[in-house]
Amino acid sequence: MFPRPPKKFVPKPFEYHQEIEITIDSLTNLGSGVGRIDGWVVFVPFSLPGELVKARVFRNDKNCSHADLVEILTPSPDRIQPGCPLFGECGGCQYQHLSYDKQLAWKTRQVGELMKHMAAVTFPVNDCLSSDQHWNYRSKITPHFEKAKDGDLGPIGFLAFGRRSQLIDVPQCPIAMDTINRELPAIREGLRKRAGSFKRGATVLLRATEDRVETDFKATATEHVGDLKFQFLAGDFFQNNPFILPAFTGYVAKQACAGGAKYLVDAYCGSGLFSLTLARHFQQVAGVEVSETSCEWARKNAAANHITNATFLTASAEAIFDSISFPADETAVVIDPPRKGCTPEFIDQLVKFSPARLVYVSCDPATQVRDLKLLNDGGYRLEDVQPFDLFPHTRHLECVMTLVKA
Ligand SMILES: C[S@@+](CC[C@H](N)C(=O)[O-])C[C@H]1O[C@@H](n2cnc3c(N)ncnc32)[C@H](O)[C@@H]1O
Repeated sequence: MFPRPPKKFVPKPFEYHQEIEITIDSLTNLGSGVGRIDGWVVFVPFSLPGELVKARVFRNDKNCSHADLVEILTPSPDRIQPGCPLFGECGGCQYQHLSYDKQLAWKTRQVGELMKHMAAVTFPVNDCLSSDQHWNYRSKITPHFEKAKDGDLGPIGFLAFGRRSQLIDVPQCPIAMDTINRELPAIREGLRKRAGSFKRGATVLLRATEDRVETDFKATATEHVGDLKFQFLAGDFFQNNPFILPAFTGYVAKQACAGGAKYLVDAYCGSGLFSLTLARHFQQVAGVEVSETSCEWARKNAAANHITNATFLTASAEAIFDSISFPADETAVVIDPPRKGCTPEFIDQLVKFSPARLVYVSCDPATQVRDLKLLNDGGYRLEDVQPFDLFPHTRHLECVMTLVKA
């Protein structure tokens, strides 16, 4: 007998809470295991490719079902003990049960599959490059809490796995830097003591800066990349894994310079990470960034690092090429937009300007591949695809695509 299903449950092809045995053959880009029964797709989070598992169905959609993992009948040889006691409950990390080498292999494969399925492009993807440090790498975490109930703040942590609003309590986070974990208990304790003073829930910032932790969104944070020093507002964007940044920026520099371009446009430049780490390879660099504070810091960072060939414009990247006087055939453009990718307007003006090379850096390969299609249509062809593991143990990856004018 199955329990009574929720009202909207569709009872086909499986009953509510029906237990099935299924062989997992792949991982989705959300990090869930996926298998098929008579061709019907079933998603089973926390299962791994190659495993035979028992799973309990809780939803049937139009062309797939979703099930909870009940038992691993045949484990994958790549399954390992997760490094965090909250694995499975916390929505933060999806791959802690998979050996690190295999995490990299799946990330590489996922980029290739996205290109094939979304853009009909078959192109060899270089092996995803690992982070020097796999644990304690994150320089920033932002736990949340809800408004106190009866003087009690409840969990201070991250979204629970599979939930849109429910939080779980996170006393320590093994992917956050040691400095952050050292300060976290006292910061949590301080919040609990002030529980009554919060009119609503909030997000807390813990940003490692040199050897301490900054919690004020408006304070200045510092990060070193190679021989350069970057400062920025603690609450503004900065790449969160400093251990991979020298290799990452070094690769972007190599790709941007490869065609002999003399000029660089850094679109979505933040506080100047690429502009300033690449400036020594170019005659002139122009960065554009919509955040006034980030752009202001990019200017100050150029001055503090004695870089005199970089200018920064506070503007939306959608209008950048009106103000660029570099010769297009000697210009490389680094593009590093937020997760949502570029707008069609940005790509239109980019294609019209017609720079020699594009180095497109993205933290969401799905929107990057969507944009790749438009860039292909605009006359650019892929030259290199290089994923970087900026976020070990999570489903997230950073991908750099180099394109040249065909
Ligand atoms: C992924 S971050 C990259 C920042 C920088 N390249 C780095 O690595 O530190 C994206 C940046 O784009 C900026 N941004 C978002 N929308 C923008 C737009 N329409 N025009 C220009 N910048 C934008 C954000 O403020 C953020 O700093």
